[in-house]
Parts: sequence; C-alpha cells; structure tokens
Amino acid sequence: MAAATLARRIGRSGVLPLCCRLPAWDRAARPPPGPAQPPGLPLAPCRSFSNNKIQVELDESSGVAMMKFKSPPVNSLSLEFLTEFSISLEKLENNKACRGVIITSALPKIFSSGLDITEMCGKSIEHYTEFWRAVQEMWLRLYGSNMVTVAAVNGSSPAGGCLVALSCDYRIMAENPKFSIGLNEAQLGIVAPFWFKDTFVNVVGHRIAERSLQLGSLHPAPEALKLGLVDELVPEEKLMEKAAAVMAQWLALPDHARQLTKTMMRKAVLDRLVAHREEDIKNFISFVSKESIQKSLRMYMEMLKKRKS
Ligand SMILES: CCCCC/C=C/C(=O)SCCNC(=O)CCNC(=O)[C@H](O)C(C)(C)COP(=O)(O)OP(=O)(O)OC[C@H]1O[C@@H](n2cnc3c(N)ncnc32)[C@H](O)[C@@H]1OP(=O)(O)O
Repeated sequence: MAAATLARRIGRSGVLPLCCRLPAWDRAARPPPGPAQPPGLPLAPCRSFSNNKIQVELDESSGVAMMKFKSPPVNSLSLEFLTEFSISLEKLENNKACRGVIITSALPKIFSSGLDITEMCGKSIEHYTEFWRAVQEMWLRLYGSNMVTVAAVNGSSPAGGCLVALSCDYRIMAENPKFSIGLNEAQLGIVAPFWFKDTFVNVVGHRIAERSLQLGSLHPAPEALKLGLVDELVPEEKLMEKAAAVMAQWLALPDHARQLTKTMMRKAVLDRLVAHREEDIKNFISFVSKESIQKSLRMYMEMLKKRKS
C-alpha cells in the first residue's frame, strides 16, 4: 500500500495519543514473566508481521514483541517508514497479549539515521504536512505507549534516531565507541522542535540537553552513558539478552501501577504537542520552506556523499 494512503488512513482513523485514550488497564492479567529467555532461541508461540521496512515478532507466552528496523541502507525515517512504525505500534498496543516491545535494528552498525532528509528537500507543502504529521504521530504513539519500551541501540543513532531511543522507557547501547547518538540537528543548520527537546531534557536534564543541543553533539557510546543519554552499555553480542532481561524486570510489576506512573511522568510533554499540533506543522513548513534551510540540507546531503567517495 502506498505510504501516502497509509498515512491518510492514520489521519482518518483519528488516532489519539495514548495519553488521551483509555489506558489499557483491562489487559489480560498475566503472571510476571520468568527469567529472560536465552539469546538465539526462537520465541514461541510467536505471531509475526512484517512490512517493507519493519519486522515485528510477538512472543505471546512472554508478552514481548521484537521490532526490527530493516530499511537499508541506514533506516532513515521516511514517510513510509514512519507510517509503518505507527501502524506496528498501534497493532501491538491493541493486542492484549502484548505488554512490551524491544526496538532494535536489523542492519549492522546503524540503529536509525534519523528523519529522511530527502523528505524535507524540494517537496510540496502538502508533502511536508503529511511527513511532519507522520513524525508527530510516531512520537505520540511511542512516547505515550502503555507498553514497556526498550531500545536496544545496536548502531549509530543521530537526530530522529536518537528521538526514537529517547522515547523508550530504557536504552541499552552496544559498547562500541564508533557508534554515536545525539540530537545533532544544529550541525545540519536546523533546529530540533520543542518536543524533541522536551523528550531529551526529561532524560538527561536541562544543562546537558542545552549544551548538547546547541553544539549538535553526537556522543560516542561511552560518553552517552556518562551523560545518562543511554542507561547502560553492553558488548554487542549481549545486547538482545540484556534487553530481554531488562524487559522481564519491568514486566514483573503490575501493568496498571507502571502505566499510571509513566503517564504521570510524560503527560505534560505529550499534552503540549497535542495542544499545538497544527501550529507545530505550520512552523515546520515555514522553517523547512526557507531557501537558506533548503540550502543547508542540500549541502549536508552532498557532504554525506563526498565523505563516502
Ligand atoms: C527542520 C525541523 C527539524 C527536523 C528535525 C530533524 C531531525 C533529523 O533526524 S534530520 C536527519 C539527521 N541525520 C543525520 O544527520 C545522519 C546523517 N547520516 C550519517 O551521518 C551517516 O549516513 C550514518 C552515520 C547514519 C551512516 O554512515 P554510513 O554507514 O557511512 O552510510 P552513508 O553515510 O554512506 O549513507 C548511506 C546512504 O544513506 C544516505 N543517508 C544517510 N542518512 C540519511 C538521512 N538521514 N536521510 C536520507 N538519506 C540519508 C546517504 O546520503 C547515503 O546515500 P547514497 O550516497 O545515495 O548511498
């Protein structure tokens, strides 16, 4: 199905951020999961669905879904990717058998390269509107999710990729100093919107966020740990095992208590975007339509290509 059609469908379905929905207290009561499953073993019984860019497998016995980004070369967050992402989250959220999701990448060395820059270059106002609505939708769903969300960051994760990780409940990163993470928008000559910033501040605090945002810093994994941008580092081969163990720990608590606490911590930030969604889209369009911004984005893309050759 074309991305535009999928995106329109989300728009028509009037999806509300989860902070505005009835919480899922009525989910099937489950006993706390046992010890984490050993790595490499297939999770069973398993329901899986796979779209073009994201693969999802739900282990119904543990209530844990594994979501893998698989959009080469760099898992950039295109309109199509974002639409699949939101739909996948919605499917899991509405599935009573699912209580948590681990988000990772199926590609080596890259978690996600952030928003697809080509979606912000030389496109129509209609396209920018649709794209930005899809970015908002993804964040509202992920940040407002009632599920436990664990990011297993197995590669670099700039800008929008970092936002995905920041929006989860817990971040585990592969301890490779070549992998970096951060909101580097300023390096592209663009500005992270207020809700990117709010999400960042909620994780690392105001001072660290301010410095990192102004400098557009990409932090190598060990530095990201020191700043609290990720919660722990583990050797790459242990990443999924650790993510499963962390998930089991979080799922050992009663859903309703954890979910109410999460809502209490995140609601103000979510509500702020919900209240200003249309204004935020207008701001994005007016910003990205500026010739100077278009020039910066084109130059950045050229720099990426030159660096390669
Ligand atoms: C305006 C309001 C604010 C909007 C907020 C914006 C948020 C964002 O997320 S903006 C995007 C920020 N992202 C980045 O700065 C990352 C840029 N990419 C990289 O640094 C690197 O590509 C990498 C570290 C992610 C991977 O490096 P490497 O493995 O060496 O791969 P290449 O650099 O050779 O890239 C392969 C291929 O992919 C293209 N590409 C990379 N990132 C993006 C992207 N974000 N959007 C679109 N395309 C991207 C890159 O140009 C290469 O293309 P080809 O040369 O055609 O193969």
